[in-house]
Amino acid sequence: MITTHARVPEGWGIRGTDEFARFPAGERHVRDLAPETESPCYVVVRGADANDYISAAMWIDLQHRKGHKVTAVVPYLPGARQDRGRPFGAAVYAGLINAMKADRVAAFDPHSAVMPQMIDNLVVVDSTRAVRRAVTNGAGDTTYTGVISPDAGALERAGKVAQALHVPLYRASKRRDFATGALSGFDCEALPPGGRYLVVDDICDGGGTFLGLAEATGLPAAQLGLWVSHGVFSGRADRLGLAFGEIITTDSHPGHCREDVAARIVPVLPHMISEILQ
Ligand SMILES: O=P(O)(O)OC[C@H]1O[C@H](OP(=O)(O)OP(=O)(O)O)[C@H](O)[C@@H]1O
Repeated sequence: MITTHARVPEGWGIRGTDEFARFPAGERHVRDLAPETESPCYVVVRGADANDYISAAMWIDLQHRKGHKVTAVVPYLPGARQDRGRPFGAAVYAGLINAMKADRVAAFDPHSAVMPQMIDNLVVVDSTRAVRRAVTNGAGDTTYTGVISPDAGALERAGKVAQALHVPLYRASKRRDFATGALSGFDCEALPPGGRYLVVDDICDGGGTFLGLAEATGLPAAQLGLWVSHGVFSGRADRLGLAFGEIITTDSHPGHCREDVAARIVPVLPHMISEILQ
């Protein structure tokens, strides 16, 4: 999924996707439909379709030949979860992103610090301010009384959110089957009764992590909310509504469009650009 943007004083001029075309056999090409492009300009690539990165690389090449600088906004870094083991998927996807030759790459809340180290000219925008904006009123108050980190990988991110909301952080950890690596359950710190808790993580894919964690807390949906920066929403994600009274995500990944997941969508682009420009 690709869109292009040129900065305009009042906000965003979105040029649409007509520029991105295919030859009949599927080969990607880019039409030069925007000779008036301003600089700096932006190309936004969402998701993990390698062909989209090829199209974006062609669009960037076109802008470079016109003398413009381009920021590639890649809100969801594909491969970021493959940050260990063999094959080293994070390195492969980082190579794809670097091949676009953008003057700057902007990413939103990457899974870990591993993949960002391999991307050239990267600016990382974290999710703390976006979560805070999504769950507080104008006075900065929230109805959540605590933040839950589902696993060790989410601890730093969830800790920053808890600090920003002025509520305590509660830790959970995943139990995995040693032989298969499959998720077998959760150990969760005791939660004071009667509270409302926001689970904070980077990605919801099939939803197993969050369904398992909700079950481990023993809390009804009315007392649980879920923030995930990237709503990939595959598999059983439609069942999340049974476990969480509120699901909030961003439009960083095409999965956010899934209609059977009743998620509140926070637009990520304006948020990222305002932070990049600060
Ligand atoms: O919706 P799901 O399919 O359950 O996947 C979501 C989980 O997967 C990722 O973590 P991962 O299990 O890769 O753990 P890590 O922090 O150990 O890398 C992510 O940070 C979520 O916690």
